[in-house]
Amino acid sequence: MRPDLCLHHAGRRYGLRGPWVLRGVDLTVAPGRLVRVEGANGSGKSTLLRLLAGIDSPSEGRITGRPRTAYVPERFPAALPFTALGYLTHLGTVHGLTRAAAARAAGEWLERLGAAAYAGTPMARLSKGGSQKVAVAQALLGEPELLVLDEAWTGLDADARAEFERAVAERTAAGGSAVFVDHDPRRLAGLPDATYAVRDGRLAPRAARETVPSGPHMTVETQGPPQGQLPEDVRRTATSAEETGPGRYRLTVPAPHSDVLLRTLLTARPPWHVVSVSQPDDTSGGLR
Ligand SMILES: Nc1ncnc2c1ncn2[C@@H]1O[C@H](COP(=O)(O)OP(=O)(O)OP(=O)(O)O)[C@@H](O)[C@H]1O
Repeated sequence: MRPDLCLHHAGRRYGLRGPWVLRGVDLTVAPGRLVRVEGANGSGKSTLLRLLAGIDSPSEGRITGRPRTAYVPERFPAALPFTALGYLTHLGTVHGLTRAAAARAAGEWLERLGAAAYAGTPMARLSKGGSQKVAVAQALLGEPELLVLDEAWTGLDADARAEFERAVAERTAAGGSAVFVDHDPRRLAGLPDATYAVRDGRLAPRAARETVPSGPHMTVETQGPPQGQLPEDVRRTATSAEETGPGRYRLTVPAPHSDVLLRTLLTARPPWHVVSVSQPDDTSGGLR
């Protein structure tokens, strides 16, 4: 079992006498957890994420349990002497895939993110949105144990934003963890296991009522096998799970993540039966 990633009383300042940006930060990120970090401009969110990603070290305190990590910053260095597909294929081989498997995985991620049309375009000629799709693909390609996402949705079109949200939900459902910062409060709404705010150099958990999900939700009625336990990944993705009868549950899930939840139910062993899928204001209650 992979250990938790832990910050122990971590602090960071830039320069020997610089002001402390972070001080006394204790944080545990367990496998499968999705963590949101909030805070005002300049409060130290990116500093915290760079420590978590392992690309910067604390000035005091320590970090234990380093997982295999992928990091997506808001701005990706685009001036690399590769095509998008060539760059991703190269990274796939760095992650241990054969060249053929890396090229296939790279092509699949570019397709999912709506970037297949510029797979052969040199990175330096990609738009901001195009290079951000490559940044997202490079992070997801290696199926990392930890995703660190610093305003990583910036510059993506609506379809790619939604697909990226789905991919993050899939990763956490599969036991990976993710820590993200995003200016949009609807980002991954309803999914974070915890939300923290950086303020005055400290990290404070946000009260549960402050993290109540917004946006449309779906209701999924599901029936499990005899004596079946609701799969842990389903509990994690659902906002609520109400047992309405023996082995029967009514699940609420943010609409953008309903397909991840359905896939998890249907691919569970043994599979769960999906009785109905509806939106709370949908009176038909039928499957669509
Ligand atoms: N490499 C650096 N050298 C010196 N100071 C830095 C460095 N990186 C960040 N800082 C300073 O640390 C403080 C926190 O910056 P950080 O980028 O972590 O905040 P943030 O919350 O992510 O900000 P924003 O929301 O504006 O991106 C700021 O005062 C910033 O100027």
